[in-house]
Amino acid sequence: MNNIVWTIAGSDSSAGAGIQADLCTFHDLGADGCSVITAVTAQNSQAVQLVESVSEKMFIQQLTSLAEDMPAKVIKIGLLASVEHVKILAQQLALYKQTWSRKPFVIYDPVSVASTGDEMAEESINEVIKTQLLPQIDLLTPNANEVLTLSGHALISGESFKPAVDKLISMGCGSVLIKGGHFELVDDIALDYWSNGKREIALTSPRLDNVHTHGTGCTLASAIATTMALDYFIEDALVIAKAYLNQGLKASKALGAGEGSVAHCGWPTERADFPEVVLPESSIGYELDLPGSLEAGPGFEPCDTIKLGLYPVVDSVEWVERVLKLGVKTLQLRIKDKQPEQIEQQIIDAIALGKQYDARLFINDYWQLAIKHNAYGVHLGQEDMDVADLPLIADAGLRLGLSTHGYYEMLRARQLKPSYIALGHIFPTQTKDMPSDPQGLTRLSKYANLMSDMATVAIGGINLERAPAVWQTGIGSIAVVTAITLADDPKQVINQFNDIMC
Ligand SMILES: Cc1ncc(COP(=O)(O)OP(=O)(O)O)c(N)n1
Ligand SMILES: Cc1ncsc1CCOP(=O)(O)O
Ligand SMILES: [Mg+2]
Repeated sequence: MNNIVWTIAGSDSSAGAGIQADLCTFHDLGADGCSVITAVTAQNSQAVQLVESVSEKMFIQQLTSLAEDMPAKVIKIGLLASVEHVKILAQQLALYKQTWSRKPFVIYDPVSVASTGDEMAEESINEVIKTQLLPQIDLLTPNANEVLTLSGHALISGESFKPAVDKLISMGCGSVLIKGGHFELVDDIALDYWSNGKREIALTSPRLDNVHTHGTGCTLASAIATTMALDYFIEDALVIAKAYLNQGLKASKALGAGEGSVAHCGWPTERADFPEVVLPESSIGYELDLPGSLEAGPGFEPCDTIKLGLYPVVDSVEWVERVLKLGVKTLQLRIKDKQPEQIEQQIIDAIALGKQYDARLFINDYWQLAIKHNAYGVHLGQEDMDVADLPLIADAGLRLGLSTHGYYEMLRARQLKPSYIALGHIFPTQTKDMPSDPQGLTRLSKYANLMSDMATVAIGGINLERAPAVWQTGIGSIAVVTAITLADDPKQVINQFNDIMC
C-alpha cells in the first residue's frame, strides 16, 4: 500500500528547509512524497534574497495533477506566500475531504517569517489563513510568534497555552502543537505542547546548544506527516518526530557562512533523542495544568531478571496450578469483570501457589486485593493506571507491569519506573477486543530496542509459529493466553516455547 504524503510548500535554494527538507524527511522515514511548489525562494545560509509565488495556473495544475491519481493520506503545508493561493488551497482541501474515499489528514506549519527573520508572504495573508484555511487543518504547528499572530494570545506562562489553543481550535483547526523551539518556559528545556481540546500532552527535551536550526519547523511537521501516514497514533507521531528532530539537530552542520540545516539521519533509535513525557504531577505539569495524577516516584520493586521468559496469562486457580507444575516461573491471574468479593479467595489461593512454586505471579486489575494479600506483582492497563493508587502499590513493595500500545505510552510508562512494560497487541487476537490495529514485528523490534535496559513483555496473538520471530526482536518475555489454554498438550507447548526462548 502506498503511503503518499504531499508537501505544499516553497522551494528553498539552500535546500535546508521547504520542499527540499520535506521530501528528504518523507523519504528518510518511509513515506512516498509528492510536491506542490507554492513559491520559489532564492536564499542561502544568511538571508532570503527573493520570493516569487508560482502562477495560480501552475499552483492549481500541480494540485489537480496529483489529485487525479496520487491522492494523499497526509498533506503537509508550509510556505504560502500569496493570498490567492490560500483561497484556492482552502477550497481544494474542502473538496478532497468531501470527495476522496479516505479523508487526508492535513498539517499546516505556518511559515511567513524565515528563520533568518525575513518576511516571506504577502501582508494581508494572515486574515485569509485564519478565516479560510484553519477550518481545513487537522494539525497546526505554530511557534510562539505564530500563535500570537494567529490567535492573538501571547505565550507568557504555562497557563497561557490552553486559552491560546482553545482559540485556535474555535477557529476551526482540529488540533494544535505549540513548538517550544523559540521560547523558554523552563530554562534549558524545549517544551512542545499538543491538544485537540479533549486530550493534551506535553513533551520535553534538553535544549540543544551549538546546533544549526534552519529547517527545523519543516522537518518536524514532515516527520509528523510521515508517521501519521504510517498509521501511528498522533501522540506517537509527535514523539517520533521530536526524536527525529533531536537526532537531526545533533548532526546538523553549516554549509555556508551562516546558519546550517538540520540533518536527516533515518528512523530515530537512540533513547537520548526521545523526549520525556511531562507527567501531570511535575512542575511543568502543574504549570500547564495537565489532567490526571501520574507522578514519577522512586519506582517499583524490580523483578530478579529482565528476561521474564514465557508468561502464561490464565483465568483460574486451576490453570495457575497447572502451569506452575509444568515449570512456569512468570504468570498472571487475569479474571475479568467480577466483584472483588467474588474473586478474593481465588486471588489468595493463586498467590499462595505462586509463593509455593517460587514464581512471579502477577494479579491483573485487582490491585487492592493484590496489596491486601501481598502478591508478587500487579498488572495494569492504561485505563487502570488512571484509577489505581500507584504510590500505594510501590510502597507495598509489589512489582508493577504496565500495558502500552505505542511510543508515547511506552515512554510515559517508563517514567513511572515499573517492573516491566508490556507491548501489544502484536498480532490479531481473539482473546480481547482491541481498539487499535496489531503492532506487528517491525514496530515491536523498535520498541524492544528502545527499552532494552528494562524488562519487556510482548503480548497478543503469539503462538509457537510466531514465537521465534518475536523472540528475535530482543523482547524479554512472551505473554500468551490461548497458545497454552487452547493447546491439546499444554506441557509440550510450554516446553517448545521454553526451547525457543533459551
Ligand atoms: C502481560 C500483559 N500485557 C497486557 C495485558 C493487558 O492488560 P490491560 O490492558 O489492562 O487489559 P486486561 O488484561 O485487563 O483486559 C495483560 N493483561 N498482561
Ligand atoms: C490480555 C491481552 N492484552 C493484549 S492482547 C491480550 C490477549 C492475548 O491473548 P492471546 O495470546 O490468546 O492472543
Ligand atoms: Mg486491566
